Amino acid sequence: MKDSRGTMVQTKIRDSVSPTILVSEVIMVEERIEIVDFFSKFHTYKGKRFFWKDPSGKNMLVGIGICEKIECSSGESSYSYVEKRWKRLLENAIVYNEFNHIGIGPVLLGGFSFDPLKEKTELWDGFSEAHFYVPQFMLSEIDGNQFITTNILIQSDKMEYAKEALKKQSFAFHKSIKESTSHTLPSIQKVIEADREKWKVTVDKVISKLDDTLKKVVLARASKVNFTKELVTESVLKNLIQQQSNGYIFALEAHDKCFTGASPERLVKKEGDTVFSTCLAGSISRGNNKEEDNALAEELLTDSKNREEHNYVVKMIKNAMQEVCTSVEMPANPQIMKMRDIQHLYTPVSGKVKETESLISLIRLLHPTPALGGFPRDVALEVIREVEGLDRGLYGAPIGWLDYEGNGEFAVSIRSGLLHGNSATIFAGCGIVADSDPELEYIETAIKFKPMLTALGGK
Ligand SMILES: C=C(O[C@@H]1C=C(C(=O)O)C=C[C@H]1O)C(=O)O
Ligand SMILES: [Mg+2]
Repeated sequence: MKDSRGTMVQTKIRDSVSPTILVSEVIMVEERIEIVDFFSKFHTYKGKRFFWKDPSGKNMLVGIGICEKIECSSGESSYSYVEKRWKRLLENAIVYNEFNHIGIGPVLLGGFSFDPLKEKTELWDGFSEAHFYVPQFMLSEIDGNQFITTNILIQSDKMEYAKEALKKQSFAFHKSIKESTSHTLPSIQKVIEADREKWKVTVDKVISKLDDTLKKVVLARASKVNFTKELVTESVLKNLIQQQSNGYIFALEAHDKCFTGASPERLVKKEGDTVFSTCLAGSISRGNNKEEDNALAEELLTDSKNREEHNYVVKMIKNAMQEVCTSVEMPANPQIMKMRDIQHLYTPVSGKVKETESLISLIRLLHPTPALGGFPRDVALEVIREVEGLDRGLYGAPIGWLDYEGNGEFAVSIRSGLLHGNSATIFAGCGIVADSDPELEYIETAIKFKPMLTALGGK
């Protein structure tokens, strides 16, 4: 692979399973494009769109169409499979990119499932354990600059037509821009929640399993929201962006479904050799006014049950980061992260990572943290598999992007839901520790439904 930065240099084409080569071209956008509008204009590509906005708004990506899929359905090996396929695709790739930014050129978009070993239901049909692709077109807004990347696959013996093929594809892409129609959300017909008492019995069951070894298990539940008409991704996306301005806003479409949400939680970000992660666990509601809100934050900071939930996450992430970094920085005590509907205990982590690590190897190392799995990880996952009775699919799992130079970011896909036809399945979980009270955990998950429920037009 060669980043041409203006001049094209083709590396030796190795024996490869695929006789095709990825060719990618980046151009700068002169006239500013409204990012969600761009997503909406490609409604004919429904099922093949991706949206990403980080909390700072400095990195936004919209992927349209599928140039090359990297999908894997065989559980545990999915990380190495994606890594291997991505490396192979890039080995011979030709990239015309004269700009020095992350998130442009060939970028892999998608996510992993929460637990490849959990039994599947039809809920997530259409999504793979590792569900990734290189888009045909991508709009990137990085630090206020906008770029369009066009990606094509071309046969190795037809390389002289590469530029022409790029032009053709770019033309087709401009032709398929449709007027973005204004979509209003359909009305909610019904919200179907899992039985409250039954769920609380499961919480009790989990508590009874906690002991000297097993300290924390994260238990989730789902609600189904039925609508009078079909849901359109962009209308939900617009609400999420407006209402959850400091969240990771994501949408990953597959066939007639869309997994979307507004997460407060970073799993890992990598820029060069600098990596960032987040310990996020421990929750309390927002107050009705500033004083009440601050009093609640103070209560959260000093509450032993929430501090315990949080500390398992800190312990695990700190250990993991120390394993792969030459230096790790994190404050000694948690801070407060305020989202629209909830506040959390939050400890940011950063470090300088060893050269041997890739973003995918870091994801594999960190996921699931005790914020979504439990502590220790493997025992907690076994308990979740046994008692939860929920197909988490991509919920609570890594979702994000990875560019051809190894930079990228993955969030933990919480505060999310799966849109499908006239309904949405929304997810929320909470950390169960020995001091947990089932009723309070139920209320906590109800608060965590709010971001999606509000974006869906509910309360
Ligand atoms: C599991 C979720 O959230 C996680 C659990 C938290 C908790 O129990 O306090 C807080 C933040 C998240 O790490 C969710 O929102 O679904
Ligand atoms: Mg909690």
